[in-house]
Amino acid sequence: MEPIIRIAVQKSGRLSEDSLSLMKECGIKYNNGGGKLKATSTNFPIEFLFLRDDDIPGYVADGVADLGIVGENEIVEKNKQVQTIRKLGFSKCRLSLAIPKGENYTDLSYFQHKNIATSYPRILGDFLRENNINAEIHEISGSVEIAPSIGLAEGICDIVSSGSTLMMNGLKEVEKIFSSEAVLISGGNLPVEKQAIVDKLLFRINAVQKGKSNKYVLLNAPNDSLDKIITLIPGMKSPTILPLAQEGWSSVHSVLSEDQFWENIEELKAAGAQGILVVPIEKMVI
Ligand SMILES: Nc1ncnc2c1ncn2[C@@H]1O[C@H](COP(=O)(O)OP(=O)(O)OP(=O)(O)O)[C@@H](O)[C@H]1O
Ligand SMILES: O=P(O)(O)OC[C@H]1O[C@H](OP(=O)(O)OP(=O)(O)O)[C@H](O)[C@@H]1O
Ligand SMILES: [Mg+2]
Repeated sequence: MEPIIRIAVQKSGRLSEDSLSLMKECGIKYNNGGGKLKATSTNFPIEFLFLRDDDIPGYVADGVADLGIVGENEIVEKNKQVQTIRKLGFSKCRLSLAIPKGENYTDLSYFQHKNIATSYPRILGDFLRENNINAEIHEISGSVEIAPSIGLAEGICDIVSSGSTLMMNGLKEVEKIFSSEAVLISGGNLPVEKQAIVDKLLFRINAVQKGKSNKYVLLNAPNDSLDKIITLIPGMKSPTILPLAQEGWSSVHSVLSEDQFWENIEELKAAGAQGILVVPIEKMVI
């Protein structure tokens, strides 16, 4: 039987769409009709398991799945033996302490002997212990932001991204205790044939991630400013320079990170660059 790897992804929620988009960008196709909880790729040796995100670290640690895509918050909370093999840059959020907005907050001692509702008792418990705060942790599995308004707890510890859920529930963020993003995890110690498939997948993920963080830049420049422009957009090896139909002008093509582009834009213009186009890159292999 041909070797195949299994990857656990969230069935539906904040991680699902970006996890599956990443697979698609890696050229991996699959059919998932009828809400099936398992799907096999039609063009890559990988099987998808669609699960609750809470269960993903455990499935990977136990070897039921070879890989998983999950938030760092769940890995630390579940305390399973898994390795993070790639940060994926999506589902960025933080775990924060929040209290009713009318309350006067000074420092962490506010939480001394208070009740705090959370779905993350381990991360919160560790944080409170490290800071010598003796508080009561009230574990609930969702809709944590409701807790203070119904008298279940005086504060909460939950995921915050834009802060709008806190605001809508009359709460304010007072301490950030953990930062998280989606990561690719493995249980380690894979047989060589499976590791070879994982390496192939990682190669594709690298190409996708590099493509996303870089841009293809095209501009027109007078020939006497080319030396300066080449130093500003040196590219992977060196820029491509093509003559324009108009005498004394060239088209310069190069690759650079988006940050670098914004930093150098004024200097490029000052050096005489015109008609600057910035184009997304789908994949990039160095
Ligand atoms: N508002 C947000 N913005 C960005 N990332 C988030 C946000 N909320 C959650 N996340 C991240 O996405 C993960 C999944 O969040 P989601 O709300 O879908 O979890 P869930 O309701 O526990 O899902 P499941 O039904 O799979 O258990 C979280 O563990 C966290 O890492
Ligand atoms: O700061 P914000 O941008 O408002 O995001 C934070 C909210 O997002 C998550 O819930 P989600 O909307 O995924 O719903 P859930 O409770 O069903 O997980 C999280 O549990 C917070 O409630
Ligand atoms: Mg969950």
